[in-house]
Amino acid sequence: MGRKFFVGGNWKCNGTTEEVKKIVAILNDAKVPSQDVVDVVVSPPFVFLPLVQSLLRSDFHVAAQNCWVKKGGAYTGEVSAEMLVNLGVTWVIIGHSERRALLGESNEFVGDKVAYALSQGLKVIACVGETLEQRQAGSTVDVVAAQTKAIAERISDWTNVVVAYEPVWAIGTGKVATPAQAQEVHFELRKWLKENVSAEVAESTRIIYGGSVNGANSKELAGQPDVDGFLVGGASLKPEFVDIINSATVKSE
Ligand SMILES: O=C(CO)COP(=O)(O)O
Repeated sequence: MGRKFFVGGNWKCNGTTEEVKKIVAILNDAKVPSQDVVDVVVSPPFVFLPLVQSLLRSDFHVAAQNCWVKKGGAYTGEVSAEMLVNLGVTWVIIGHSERRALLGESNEFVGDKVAYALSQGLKVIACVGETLEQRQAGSTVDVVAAQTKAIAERISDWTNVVVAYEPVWAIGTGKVATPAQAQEVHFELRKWLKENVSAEVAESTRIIYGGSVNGANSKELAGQPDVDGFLVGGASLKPEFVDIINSATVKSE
């Protein structure tokens, strides 16, 4: 069985109530392939989760952009996995490079978060990716392997995990990885999963690409055999997100 295409929209720390209503209205009107063909998940900031849940079409799903590493309690400013479950949120993005870089989230901390979120029943979009310096030093594969290893050491069931490969140098820069560059790292990640987890997990786990994906480049990227979808930042707040969702059809052409 093939891997179902996955398109996530990471809204990051953007939006007002009015803007959220506008983008949801666009999504609700969009003509896209059915849920059997593509998983669509949008990730608003925490404060807009209930609003988006109340307005968004039922074939699209909602993700939080982060959650706390363990059971809630005296952790001022944090939101726990249990709270997300209580709200009916099904997905969470964990280990985004902005959190790794700006908030100091280590590989181990990210791995612990992934494990805890899964244990509470959330599905996880786990982000990995190298910086420009790491790429230039030739350590891209080592970096993403170490990030993936810290997750693999802490979980046994990959059914509810999507891995997002997001090269830091491509995020928000307009500098997209070439289809060949994306394919190469996705292939290496899948190989790592095969050698270190299992052939089944390698074959079934979706590895999606993130970093300056837009309506003009998504089809070509989607054409790569190991690219199973996208995690979209800036363009997920625009009508072209619909075109990116529709690049799912490339897989069946
Ligand atoms: O970080 C990203 C998605 O999580 C990618 O952001 P951009 O699409 O804005 O480059």
